[in-house]
Amino acid sequence: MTDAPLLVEGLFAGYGRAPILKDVSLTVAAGERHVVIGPNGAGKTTFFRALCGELIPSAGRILFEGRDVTRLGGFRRVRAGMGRSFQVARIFADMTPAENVVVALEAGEVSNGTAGWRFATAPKPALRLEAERILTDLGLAARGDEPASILSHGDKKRLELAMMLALKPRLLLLDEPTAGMASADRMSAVRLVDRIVRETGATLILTEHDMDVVFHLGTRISVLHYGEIVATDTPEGVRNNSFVKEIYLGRGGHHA
Ligand SMILES: Nc1ncnc2c1ncn2[C@@H]1O[C@H](COP(=O)(O)OP(=O)(O)OP(=O)(O)O)[C@@H](O)[C@H]1O
Repeated sequence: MTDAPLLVEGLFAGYGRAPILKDVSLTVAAGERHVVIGPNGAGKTTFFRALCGELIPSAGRILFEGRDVTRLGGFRRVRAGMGRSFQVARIFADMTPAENVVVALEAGEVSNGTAGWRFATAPKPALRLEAERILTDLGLAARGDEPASILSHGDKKRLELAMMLALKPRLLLLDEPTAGMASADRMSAVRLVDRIVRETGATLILTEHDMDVVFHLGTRISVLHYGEIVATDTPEGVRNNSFVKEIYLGRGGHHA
């Protein structure tokens, strides 16, 4: 038994007969910011999907804070304290950002049993205030009354983060949080994630292609190659790993 936020042991998972992930094992300690990198098709998203409960592994196990969640569905994992974001933000496009965050806050109340028994036609004032606080914190307050569909790509990702934070997760799983962003937006997303993990004390696991993001955020890095973890080390150790340089980083220490 372990209290580590995440322990993955001998994981095999995929989409058909041949597994994509092969014997993946990983321990993520409390407060760690663990980045999973690797060439296109290495299995990063597949690994992420297995962690989130979208893909049930064929062998191995996943423990969250010591609890076996290997066969638990995604919603139950979120209820247990695992927050997740997606490469393409999943938000309610017709609702305003404030309404989106209120929905997440209400879902949190349902899941922790504080929602009460009455059907309500309007959100509780306290939830509206909390939603405003979260949106202000994430720099989205000014966008609170527009439909989320007209937000920029970067702001949609921020909104998804806001909804995730409304559920107060202890483990954040971010799948390519800066995918599709312009470079200025990317660095502001990095600062935001950095601040959130410092303020909430949450443990972070992310997949990412952008090496600036990887080395800014990561305290530990795992490298996937053909579905196997070929290195887990500090950022410095990964930069200096000759095999990782050969398969992924290139000679300058950057993704070629
Ligand atoms: N839904 C699916 N059905 C069948 N095969 C899939 C499916 N999704 C991914 N794969 C295959 O699994 C392998 C790993 O894909 P995955 O998306 O996990 O890699 P990745 O490391 O995230 O790649 P990228 O960096 O391009 O996002 C690839 O060979 C891919 O073609």
